[in-house]
Amino acid sequence: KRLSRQEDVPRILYYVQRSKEHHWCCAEVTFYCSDQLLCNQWVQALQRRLDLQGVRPKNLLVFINPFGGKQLGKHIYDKKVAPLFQLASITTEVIVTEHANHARDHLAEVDLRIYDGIVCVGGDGMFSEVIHGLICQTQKIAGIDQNDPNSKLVACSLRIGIIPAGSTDCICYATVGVNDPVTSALHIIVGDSQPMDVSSVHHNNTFLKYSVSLLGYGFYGDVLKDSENNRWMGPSRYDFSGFKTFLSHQCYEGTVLYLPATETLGNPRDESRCTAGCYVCQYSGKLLDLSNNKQELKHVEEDWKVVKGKFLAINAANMSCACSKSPMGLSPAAHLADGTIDLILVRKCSRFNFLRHLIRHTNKDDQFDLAFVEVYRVKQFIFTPKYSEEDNIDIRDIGKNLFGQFCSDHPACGCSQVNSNWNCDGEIIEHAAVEVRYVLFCCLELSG
Ligand SMILES: CCCCCCCCCCCCC/C=C/[C@@H](O)[C@H](COP(=O)(O)O)NC(C)=O
Ligand SMILES: Nc1ncnc2c1ncn2[C@@H]1O[C@H](COP(=O)(O)OP(=O)(O)O)[C@@H](O)[C@H]1O
Ligand SMILES: [Ca+2]
Repeated sequence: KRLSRQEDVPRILYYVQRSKEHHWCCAEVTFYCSDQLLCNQWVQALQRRLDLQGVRPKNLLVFINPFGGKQLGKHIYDKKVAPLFQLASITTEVIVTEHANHARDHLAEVDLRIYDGIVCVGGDGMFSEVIHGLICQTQKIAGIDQNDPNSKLVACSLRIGIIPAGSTDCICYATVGVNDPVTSALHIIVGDSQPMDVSSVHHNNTFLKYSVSLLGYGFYGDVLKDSENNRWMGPSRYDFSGFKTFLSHQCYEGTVLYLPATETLGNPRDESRCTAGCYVCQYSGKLLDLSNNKQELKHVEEDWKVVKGKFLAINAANMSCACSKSPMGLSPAAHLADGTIDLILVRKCSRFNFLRHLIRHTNKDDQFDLAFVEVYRVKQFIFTPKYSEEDNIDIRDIGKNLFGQFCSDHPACGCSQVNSNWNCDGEIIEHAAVEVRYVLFCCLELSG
């Protein structure tokens, strides 16, 4: 850079600059050159370099949920993201969703070959829609039956980027380290990628959903169910419903069967923190490739472990589930792409003890270092509620609140005879009995 002379042509070079705590921003430097030819040679040489990299997306399909979070998705995209995509010469097709499942259904059908990636502007629920659309189309083309829990799914070739504009934004936060639209847009532009574990949820050999972040029964299931009635509150609906659910102190009885992950490195209580290029994920990825290429490792009945009891919460974390409310996450040592799920069981305990557990999510204390909390790294688990779901439907007809009230007033019991539901990445699964397993590394995320 040198002082400009009047006849010099200014050329601006934009670049990514790291700023505090995982934030990225776009910075620029202006060059002046009096020799037009030389200047063009420089620009072309730089352009060729960038093209050679091949990882940068050129054409993206963007979905915006206008109702996610504080309903600012469209504004965030137009003001903060679209100008950066334009600077990076990325062309886009933008769809502002008109109803729930709009993005999922569009992705399940549309010809995806012209796109280099999908971008979703919204929260975890919106990301969930996008992966469902992508995975479903990929399996349909490959002729894979998703209802069969033993099916080997085919990985999707497209990457998905998230522009955080939701309520919790935990998938964005746990992968990028922060929920900032500009940082995510820049990760997308430079073509960063990060594989992610995806689990499938089945009920009676019927496919229900895929999960990427949290699958929670009991506390997080009840928080979600209640919060859906208060969507108008925006992100603070979770605080309100969290408080109500905490006070209701409902516990649920059932049996958890799980298959421990024995071949992978690490355990849920170690000090490792998964970041880009994580060696635990690389090691596990190689291992999973090997077991996929050879014959499937057969698990015998004795490998399965069983836990019966009364639970306040059953949480299955595919990743740390870090978010602004809990900067280390539900399971701080969980890995993004190690082929495992951290299964956290919070047994019935006093309100005071449960509060201690919850508060530890917000600070550096160990939330697992409590007698009523267990955590296992698993490949698969099955939950069966004590009360059959068919009976529950009758009970629901009578009135869940009435029965819940009756039961919690009963001194000897304290456990609800009505089942909870699963919170699957912020979407409700009505069935209580589920079979969950790691199924594939999904769609590399654009943000990394
Ligand atoms: C007394 C203090 C108690 C504070 C407890 C803090 C624990 C916070 C742990 C939050 C873990 C959230 C896991 C993320 C789940 C998201 O997928 C889901 C959906 O997110 P979305 O609304 O789509 O962005 N959000 C919720 C709250 O269920
Ligand atoms: N246009 C729309 N109208 C209503 N709901 C929508 C629309 N687009 C997406 N959704 C749904 O909104 C839900 C929440 O979206 P999300 O972006 O995760 O926001 P939040 O983080 O606030 O929950 C998802 O279940 C998604 O399917
Ligand atoms: Ca994992």
